[in-house]
Amino acid sequence: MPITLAHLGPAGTYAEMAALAFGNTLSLKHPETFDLHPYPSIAQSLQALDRGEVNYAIVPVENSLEGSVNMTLDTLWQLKHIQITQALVLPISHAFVTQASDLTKVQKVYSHPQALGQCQPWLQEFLPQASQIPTNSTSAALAYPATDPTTAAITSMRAAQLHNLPILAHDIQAYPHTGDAPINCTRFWVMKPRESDGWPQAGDSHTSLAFSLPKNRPGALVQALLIFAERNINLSRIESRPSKRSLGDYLFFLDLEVGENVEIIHTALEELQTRTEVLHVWGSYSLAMV
Ligand SMILES: O=C(O)C(=O)Cc1ccccc1
Repeated sequence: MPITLAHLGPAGTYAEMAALAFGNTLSLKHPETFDLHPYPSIAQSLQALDRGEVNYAIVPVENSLEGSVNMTLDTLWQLKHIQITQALVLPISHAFVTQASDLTKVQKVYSHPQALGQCQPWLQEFLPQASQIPTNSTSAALAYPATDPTTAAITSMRAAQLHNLPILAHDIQAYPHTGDAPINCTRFWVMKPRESDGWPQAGDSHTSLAFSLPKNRPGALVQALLIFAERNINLSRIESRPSKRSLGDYLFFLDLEVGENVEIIHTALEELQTRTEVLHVWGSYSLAMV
C-alpha cells in the first residue's frame, strides 16, 4: 500500500513541494511508494488526517516575511488525533504568471494571502492599479490567468510550468533588489496520527504546544512563561490567536528549543499543566532544510 500524504492543492503549491521532499525522505527508509493527496484547503488536509484517511498531512505554519499561517493554528486547536513528526523549511520564490503582454494590462492579481503579503513591495511598485484577490492556494489562482489575459497569479515557477502558463517576472518577493534582499522561507509541519503525548525524547530539537489560560487575570501569561525562563528553556516562537470565546481572550502557541536534557522540558510541561486551562502538546521533532 502506498503511503498517503495530504497537502494543500491543486498541483504546484509550495505545500506540495514540501510533501514531495518529505515523501522522498520516506522512500529512502520504506520500500513503499507514496501518493500525494491534494485538498482544497489547509483545514481539509488536516481534517483528513484527523479522520484517519491519510498517513501524513504537510501544512505551512510560518513564513519569514508574513508570520503565522492562521488557518493551520486555528484548525490544529480543534483536532485531537494528530501530532507533529517533523518540521521542514522551504525557500519560497514567487513568479508572476499572466498571459497579458505587459504589466499595465493586468487588472486583477490572484494568490494565497501569504503570497500576496510577501510580494507587497513589488505589487505596490509595479501594479498599483490592480486589485489583489485572495485564493485558497497559490496554484488555485492559476485558473484565472488561464482564461483571462487581464488577470495574473502569483505562484511557484513549478506551478506555472505544470499549468503551461507564461511567467512575466520572477523572484518578485525579493524586491527591492537593494542591499539585503528579504529572505523568504516557510516552515511546514509534517503531521501524523497521534501515537504519543508529544513530549520530547533525545534527538528532538523542538517541542510545539498551545494553551488557554484559566482566567483572564493579570500575570497569568507571565506565570506560564516563567516556567520556561526559570529553567533556561529558550522559546523560538510565541504567537497568540483569539480563542473565539470572547473579545480579548487568547490562545498561546509556543515553540520550545529542546536541549540535551529533555527531562527539564518534561518537568516544565508538568508544571505548565497546572497553570493552564487546556494544554495541547502538538509534538516534538527535528527540523530539516529542503
Ligand atoms: O498556496 C500555497 O502554495 C501554499 O502552500 C501556501 C503558501 C503560500 C505562500 C507561501 C508559502 C505557503
